[in-house]
Amino acid sequence: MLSHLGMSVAAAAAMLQRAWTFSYGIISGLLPIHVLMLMVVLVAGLAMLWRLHRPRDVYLVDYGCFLGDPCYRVPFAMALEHGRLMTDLIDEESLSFMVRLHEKSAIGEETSLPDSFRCIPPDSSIEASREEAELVIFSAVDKAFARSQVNPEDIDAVIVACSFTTLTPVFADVVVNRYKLGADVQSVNLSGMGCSGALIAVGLARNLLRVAPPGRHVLVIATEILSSMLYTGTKREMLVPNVLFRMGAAAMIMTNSPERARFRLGPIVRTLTAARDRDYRCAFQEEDDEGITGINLSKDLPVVAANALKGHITAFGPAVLPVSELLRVAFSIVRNRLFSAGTTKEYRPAFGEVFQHFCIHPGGRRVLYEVQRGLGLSDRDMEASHMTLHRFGNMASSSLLYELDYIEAKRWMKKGDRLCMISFSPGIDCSSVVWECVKPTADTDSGPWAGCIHRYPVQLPKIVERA
Ligand SMILES: CC(C)(COP(=O)(O)OP(=O)(O)OC[C@H]1O[C@@H](n2cnc3c(N)ncnc32)[C@H](O)[C@@H]1OP(=O)(O)O)[C@@H](O)C(=O)NCCC(=O)NCCSC(=O)CC(=O)O
Repeated sequence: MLSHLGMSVAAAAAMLQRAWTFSYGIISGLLPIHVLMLMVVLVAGLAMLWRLHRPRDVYLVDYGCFLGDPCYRVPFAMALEHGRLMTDLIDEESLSFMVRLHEKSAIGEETSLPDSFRCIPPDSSIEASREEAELVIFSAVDKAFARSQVNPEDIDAVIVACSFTTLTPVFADVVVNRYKLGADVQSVNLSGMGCSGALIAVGLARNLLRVAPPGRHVLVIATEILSSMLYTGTKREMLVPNVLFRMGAAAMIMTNSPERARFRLGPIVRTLTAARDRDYRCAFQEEDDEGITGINLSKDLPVVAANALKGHITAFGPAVLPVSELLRVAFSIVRNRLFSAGTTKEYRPAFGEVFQHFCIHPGGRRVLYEVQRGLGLSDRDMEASHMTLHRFGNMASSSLLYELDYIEAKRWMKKGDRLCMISFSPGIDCSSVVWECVKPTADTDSGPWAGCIHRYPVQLPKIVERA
């Protein structure tokens, strides 16, 4: 038995030695030029494999925003008169509370509301919601197609983010029907995702495009349909959305081919603090004591959102900050914990130096105020957010694209600039998306700011620190 094994080992060793002598003979016979050619072929093959298997870059070709005709405007005096005519629906105390809120909100005189709000009583029917959705969505999508020069037949997937109103067929299918998209189009409707809906949809589009063959397009639409959202009860926290939310929609065309693209998509980071009860309940859809449905926006939402943002930054920072800045943060944390028992202020990363532009969700003035403090941003960094809130109101997740258009209408966006979008929604969900400008726009005449950018920025009263 042992002798058999010994023979097998000896035979294998002999074969290996012969194979080695043979390959050594070939290798040693190669000229340097052959070795070089072999290496070139090897490297080219590896590069091709890497290109085939790496996730594709994703781009924004262009975007479009709904702009309400003057007939949709709600100047303050008109809203007040309208409220007074509905005494059986809105009592005097609630009305005067909303007037006080409006005065503090820094929302201007040109924001838009749907026609259904002009009826007495307001029309909250399905038909009214569908009419509003078709008005704002089709207008935004038409503009996105016109600006991007992409045709409806080029669209491979449609994603619609609309939080509080969902109809059947869903809005994504309404878009497929309107633009007669092919039967193989993928349609997705995101509801209940709040004001982060647009950025969550961008993340979903990225995931689809990364693995799709080149030249694919995803149409992303963000809106909030208000017709059925008017709260007619008396609970203060639930009256706040009546004052802040306005009509709007934005559409983006994303692709995985760089031709014609205007922005390259960078890191996307999403964090959710719904496990904390205070965060989970601070924006809550519910019925009041009389059974009237609305969204309860807790008074401490701005502070809760700012705290959630702190945690978010811990996840977002490493994805976007340079190593030098990360080292500074790490050093400050260690110094604080080890040497000063948490008494000194931790170093706040200089986000204003990493990004040239910011679009922060304009949830309300106080939300913006807390975010500015938390991130240490300048007034100029916050300008697009404040001015969007003033000119258009809180249009849920579509607001971010109005802010981008503000930056572009001001001609601030330059090739290579980095833009950071941050939004919040009930949960609390914090989402951040980074874009790098590939090609600044040549067209500043077709966006929502075209007719009024010369009047902005406007002066806003300072926000008073709460006790
Ligand atoms: C509403 C505001 C513009 C008001 O401005 P100020 O805070 O400067 O004014 P202020 O403190 O004097 O408040 C004015 C009056 O309103 C009352 N008040 C303020 N906020 C309240 C609230 N949430 N619930 C009940 N009352 C409230 C104050 O007590 C005061 O009452 P009195 O006059 O009796 O003393 C601001 O507070 C704000 O921006 N809040 C954040 C709004 C918010 O939650 N946005 C997120 C939307 S949800 C979103 O965007 C994301 C999503 O849906 O996904």
